[in-house]
Amino acid sequence: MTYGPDALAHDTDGRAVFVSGAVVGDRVRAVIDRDEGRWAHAAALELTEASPERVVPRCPHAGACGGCPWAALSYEAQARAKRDGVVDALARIGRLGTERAEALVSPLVSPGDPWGYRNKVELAVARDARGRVTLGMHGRGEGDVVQVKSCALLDKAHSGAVKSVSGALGYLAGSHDLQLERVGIRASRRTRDLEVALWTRPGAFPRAQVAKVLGDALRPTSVVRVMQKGPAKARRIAGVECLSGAGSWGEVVGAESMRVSAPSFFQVNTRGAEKLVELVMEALDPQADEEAMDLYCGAGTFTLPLARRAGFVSAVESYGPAVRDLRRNLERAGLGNVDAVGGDAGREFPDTDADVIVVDPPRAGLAADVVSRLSEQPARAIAYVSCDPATLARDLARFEEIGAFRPTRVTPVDLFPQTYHVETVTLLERARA
Ligand SMILES: C[S@@+](CC[C@H](N)C(=O)[O-])C[C@H]1O[C@@H](n2cnc3c(N)ncnc32)[C@H](O)[C@@H]1O
Repeated sequence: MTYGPDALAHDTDGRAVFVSGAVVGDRVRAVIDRDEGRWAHAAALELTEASPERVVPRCPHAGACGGCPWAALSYEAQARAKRDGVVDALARIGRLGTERAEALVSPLVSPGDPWGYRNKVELAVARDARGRVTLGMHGRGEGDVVQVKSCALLDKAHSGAVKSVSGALGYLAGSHDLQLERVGIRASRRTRDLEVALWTRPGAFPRAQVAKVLGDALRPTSVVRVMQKGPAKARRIAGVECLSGAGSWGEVVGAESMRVSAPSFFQVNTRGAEKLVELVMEALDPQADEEAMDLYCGAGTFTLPLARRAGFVSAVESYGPAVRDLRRNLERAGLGNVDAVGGDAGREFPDTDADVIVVDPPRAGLAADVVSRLSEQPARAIAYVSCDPATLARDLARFEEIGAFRPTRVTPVDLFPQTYHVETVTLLERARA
C-alpha cells in the first residue's frame, strides 16, 4: 500500500502505478487515468484474483465514502503496512538507512477497537441544481457527498447522530438559507456530551429554529455556530456563537477532564489520545523538580499530565480558541504551574531551560528554526508526536545533522484504523559526546 488510499504496482518498464480500488496482493484489470511520465495512476475495473488480505468492509459505503480508504484490507495487513511505511520514510527521507530504521520502529500499537473509535465526524454539504441541500460524508472524489444513515467509525453509542443531524438540517435548509459549509459532530461515550457545530458564512441565521430542530432530533448538549471568513479550506474564524447548551464539548482523557471548543483541535480517537499520553509520560518520566515544555499544545492533552508531574510547564499554542480552552482546562484542573503562551512555537519559543520536552506539531512538522532552538536546549529527552511520517523523517534528519539529540525509539500508534494515516511517538535522547 502507499501512504494514501491506493495500492502500488509497477508496469513493465518498472515505473510506479498507483491503483485505486485495489489492496496489496490483488490482481486487477485497471485502466490508466493519469500519466505523469515517471509515474501513473490507474483505476481498478475488475478484480481478477483477490488478495488473501482482502476483506469485506464492515460499512456498505466504504467504496464511495472517503472516510475508510483501507476498509477492504485486513486489519493485520493495515498494521504491517503502517509500520513499514514509517520505516520506509525514516530510511529514505530521514536518511537513517533501512537497518537503523528497522531497529528504531516498534510494531504498531493498537489502542482499541478498529471500528467505532471516532469521537468526531464531519458532514459535507452539497447543493443540487435546484438549490436543494443534502448532508453526508465526504466522498472519495473531490466535492462528492455520500448520504449515509450512520458511520461505522463513529462511537456506537452515537451511531444514530449522523442520520438525525443530516435529516434535521436537510429539512430546515428547505425553508431557510443556512449558508452551511459543513457540520461537525463531537460525541463522547464517557461524558455523554454531544455537540453539533455548524460551520457557516457570517450573516443572518435562524438561530432559534436551528437550536429547536436539532434539540428535538437528538438532544445535543451543545449547538454552536462557527462563522468562517475567506476560503472554506482556510478555516479562518470570524466568530463563534452558542445556539444552545454548553457551547463546548467535554471529554475525559485518562485522569484528565477537558473541555474543547468547536474550532480547536482534539484527537478524534480518545483511547488513542490516552495511549499517546501514556507513551509520552513513560518515555519522558517527568520529575517534580524538573521543568517541562509542551509546544503545539492545543487544549492541553499533554500539558495537563505534564503539569501534574513536573514542577513547571511552558506551553505554546498558536490558535486563539485552543489557547483559551487550554487556560480554562488548567483552571478547572487547579493547575497553576503552567505558563500558557499564545503564539507561534518558533517566535514564542520559551526562554527557559527545560528538562523534558513534548512537541506535537500539525502535519507540516517542525519549522527548521524550532529544530535548532530545541537542539540548543539542555533537556535530557524530547518526545516528538507526529501525524505525518514524511515530515517526522525530515525533522529527524535535521536533528541528526545538528547532533545534539538522537532518536532512540519510534512507536507507531493506530489512531486512524481503516485509513492510511498513522501517528508516531518518537523519543529523542541527548546524544553522547
Ligand atoms: C496536532 S495538534 C496537537 C494539539 C495537542 N498537543 C493535542 O494533542 O491535542 C497541533 C496543534 O498545533 C497548533 N499549531 C499549529 N501551528 C502552530 C505553530 N506554528 N505554533 C504553535 N502552535 C501551532 C495547532 O493549532 C494545533 O492545536
